[in-house]
Amino acid sequence: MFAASRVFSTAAKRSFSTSAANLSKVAVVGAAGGIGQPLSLLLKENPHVTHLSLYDIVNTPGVAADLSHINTNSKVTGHTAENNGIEAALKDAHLVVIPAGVPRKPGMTRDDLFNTNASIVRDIATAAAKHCPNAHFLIISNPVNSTVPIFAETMKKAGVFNPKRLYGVTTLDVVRASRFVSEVKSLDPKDVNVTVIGGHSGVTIVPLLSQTGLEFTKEELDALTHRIQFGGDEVVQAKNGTGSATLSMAFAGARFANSVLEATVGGKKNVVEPSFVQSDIFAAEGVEYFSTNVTLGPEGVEKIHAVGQVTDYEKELISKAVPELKKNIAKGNAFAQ
Ligand SMILES: NC(=O)c1ccc[n+]([C@@H]2O[C@H](COP(=O)([O-])OP(=O)(O)OC[C@H]3O[C@@H](n4cnc5c(N)ncnc54)[C@H](O)[C@@H]3O)[C@@H](O)[C@H]2O)c1
Ligand SMILES: O=C(O)C[C@H](O)C(=O)O
Repeated sequence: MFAASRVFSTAAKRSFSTSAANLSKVAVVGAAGGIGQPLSLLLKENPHVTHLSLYDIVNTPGVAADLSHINTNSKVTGHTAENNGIEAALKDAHLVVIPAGVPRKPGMTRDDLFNTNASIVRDIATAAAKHCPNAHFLIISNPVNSTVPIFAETMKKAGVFNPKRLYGVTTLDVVRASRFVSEVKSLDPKDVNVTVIGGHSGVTIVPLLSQTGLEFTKEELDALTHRIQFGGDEVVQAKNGTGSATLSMAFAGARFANSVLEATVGGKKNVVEPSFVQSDIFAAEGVEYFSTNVTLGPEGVEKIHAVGQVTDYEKELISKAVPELKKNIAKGNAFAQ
């Protein structure tokens, strides 16, 4: 009996220390917000996370105390701007998720958030360049088409930009696309994968419905394309001035963070997710960042997938997305200079 329990405890210890070696510190910046709280909850359940580090300019101690009672293996710490809390929050982070900044109200575009969120993202990038330059950075703050270039330019100025580790989070667009198509076709969403390329706002969101292998009428194509491009507005309208998507975004953000963790510390191969990353795909048109599926590996972005075969309908959508993206990216770059 005694011997058996010793064997059990050694085996348990061994398997604990093996997985412990793979675990990592994950920081959430904007952790007390509408996205930050449910996202942090989902990350508290992630077995790859050893230390969940929560940073916000307000209310983080309460959120951290609350989450710290959940009996999963990670430690939780909460940090505010007081005493330069961002340093402790970011130091040695393996992955940093950033949902900091203001959300839309009805009638606003994501670009209308630029004036407030651009400086928030720039300041977070400045701190990140100093305290955790080698981390993987997941940018949720809108307008993503501009905040990713701002983050990149700020890291470049500090001499620490790694394009393989900067990701604009566009996962919500594929999550929505899968759900909306499955509703129209009466399918289980888990069997419906929709490739969405471009950026994360209005016409820059380009669903490639032809690549699903499903047949659509012209009416279905028009309606689905519009719904996928403007799905965010449905939530903004329904929330009626109190914010934008938070719960579905937390779900999407946790999925993307988990994919990066699985590829970078979990040893999983062939992890594919869409992301808005530095990309050559439309570089000839002056578009430096573009979202397509990417394969994630131990160092971050390992391979950027080609757009693949597209229909004339989709070519037309891409032709509208590219100039808008170019403008959004240039605006972000100019701000960071
Ligand atoms: N990428 C996407 O698909 C996607 C989806 C939904 C929302 N968003 C964007 O995410 C952002 C956050 O949305 P939300 O609904 O959580 O907003 P929210 O207002 O509920 O929360 C934002 C949090 O950021 C914090 N914050 C502000 N300045 C900060 C700073 N300098 N450092 C740290 N934290 C700071 C605030 O205190 C707040 O707690 C918005 O810009 C929104 O448009 C993006
Ligand atoms: O619509 C918004 O402003 C938030 C987010 O970008 C979304 O797609 O839901």
